[in-house]
Amino acid sequence: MGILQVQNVNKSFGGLKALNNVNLDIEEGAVHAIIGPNGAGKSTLLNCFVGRLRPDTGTVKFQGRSLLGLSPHQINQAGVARVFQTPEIFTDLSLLENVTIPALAVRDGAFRINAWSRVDAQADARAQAEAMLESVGLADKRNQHAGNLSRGDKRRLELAMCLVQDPKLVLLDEPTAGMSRADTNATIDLLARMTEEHGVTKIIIEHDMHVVFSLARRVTVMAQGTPIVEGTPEEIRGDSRVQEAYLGGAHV
Ligand SMILES: Nc1ncnc2c1ncn2[C@@H]1O[C@H](COP(=O)(O)OP(=O)(O)OP(=O)(O)O)[C@@H](O)[C@H]1O
Repeated sequence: MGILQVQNVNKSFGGLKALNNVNLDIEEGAVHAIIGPNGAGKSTLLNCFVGRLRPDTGTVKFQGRSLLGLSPHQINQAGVARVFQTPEIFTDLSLLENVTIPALAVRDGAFRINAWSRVDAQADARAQAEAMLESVGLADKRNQHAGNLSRGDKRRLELAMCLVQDPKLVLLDEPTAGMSRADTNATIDLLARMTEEHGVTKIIIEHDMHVVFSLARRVTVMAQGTPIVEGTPEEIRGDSRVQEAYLGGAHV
């Protein structure tokens, strides 16, 4: 049984069927990419995993427990963390403060800014945050304001904020969107290292095939709200249905 099981999920927006009978089983420890042309339903599916959207029908189970009806916070608390397309960081705070807050909040049972009042009293959360900043290569910038970071570094910071919560499943929504090639490659290296060191299950939504083929061991291709092919990167690379889905778009 996979760590995340999606069965017969449907979601419509008015007359538009954004998800059409989606079935998916994510193996524990996997790095699983979900790819597909624009509008295929990838973000909608991810939003159903984190409680931002509720499927019209079907089930989403994490470690055998239904996520439907849980709030985004409860899902986060259960061990599912999401790294957003646009980093969600506290721009006025230092990097160390940014990572200390989720380290504290995950134990307090709430991701709340008022956790901040206890920061000084929580030396171990700070130590955890220091170690995580070291791990993502930002230790030397720990006292800088997060708002001044480059895009690539903001991403690293958000990853650190995510991983310090010790999640069991990380959802990465286009982790390299808008990055330079150098930053993209640095992020690939970082994610690959995170997989080795933390072994946490990852689902990556990504348009950049270089990123997909560098990281994912398993790929699901979606088109028009439905997974059309699933396999190893090598298997999907040569699949004619995938080429067809991308007709006029990216080449796989
Ligand atoms: N809140 C919404 N209201 C109405 N339609 C929506 C909403 N969210 C998504 N859609 C539509 O649902 C379909 C699937 O969108 P979704 O964003 O999930 O695709 P995607 O595969 O993530 O695309 P992209 O790669 O461009 O981000 C699209 O046709 C989109 O316009």
